[in-house]
Amino acid sequence: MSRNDHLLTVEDLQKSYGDELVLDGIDFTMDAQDVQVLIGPSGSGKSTLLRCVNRLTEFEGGTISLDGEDVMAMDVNELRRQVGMVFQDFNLFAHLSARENVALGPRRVLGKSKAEANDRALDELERVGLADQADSYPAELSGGQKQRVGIARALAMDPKLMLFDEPTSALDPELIGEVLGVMRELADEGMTMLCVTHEMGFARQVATDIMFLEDGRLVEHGDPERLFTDPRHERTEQFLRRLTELHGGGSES
Ligand SMILES: Nc1ncnc2c1ncn2[C@@H]1O[C@H](COP(=O)(O)OP(=O)(O)OP(=O)(O)O)[C@@H](O)[C@H]1O
Repeated sequence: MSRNDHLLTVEDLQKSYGDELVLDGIDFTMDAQDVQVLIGPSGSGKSTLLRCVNRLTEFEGGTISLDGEDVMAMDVNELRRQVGMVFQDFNLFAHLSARENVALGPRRVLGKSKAEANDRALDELERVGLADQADSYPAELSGGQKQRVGIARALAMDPKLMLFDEPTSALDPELIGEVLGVMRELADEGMTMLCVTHEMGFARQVATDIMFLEDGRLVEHGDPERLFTDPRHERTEQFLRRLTELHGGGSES
């Protein structure tokens, strides 16, 4: 298969911070509608890998292509329009309402009129079940609601690919399910998603593929059932066992 057949192609990706090599020869592809879950110990390079895809972090070796186009050759704003990102700590503007937060991208980046951007924001807030909170400010929302606004904001740009960087790690346990529920709906709708998460129930039920990263290397990847029941590497098995003990291995919502 040529790289043009895949929505995302990562080839021999290398990234260092100073002398420290944090991504070492990462290769993988994603097709449209794939839900790829990235797991690995703290410091293994998961966030860095995500951030290379939309060039929040620059990398020095290898190539990343989106829909056959080298991301280094793309206008960075266009790249970030096509690749939505959801952050652990929401990154909402505190002085803007939920609707204004979501409308900002359509208005500023897509050049929509105020009314069009507003309508778009309301549609996306409805999609994440928050139409009734459109005029609330972040301080008036729960963590789960804030994260759903973060998801609506990314969706409002009509992305080809969504990156989720530990989207539930900052949430109280009782709020995690509502965010995972929205992510699951997006997956059901066919959204292509690359997710860093420790939620193994979500990974097991929703992922099409799980990648295990350790020390900047892709140790193994496979479909969830195979990886959970028959990991090829002892390190993967140990990691999954520990994670399942900590976060549970069953249903998350
Ligand atoms: N801006 C930075 N400057 C220098 N080193 C960094 C920077 N960001 C990350 N690192 C280092 O790169 C390595 C990979 O970090 P990264 O955050 O990608 O790992 P991670 O797997 O996402 O970890 P966690 O699960 O704790 O978020 C770590 O050793 C980290 O200390």
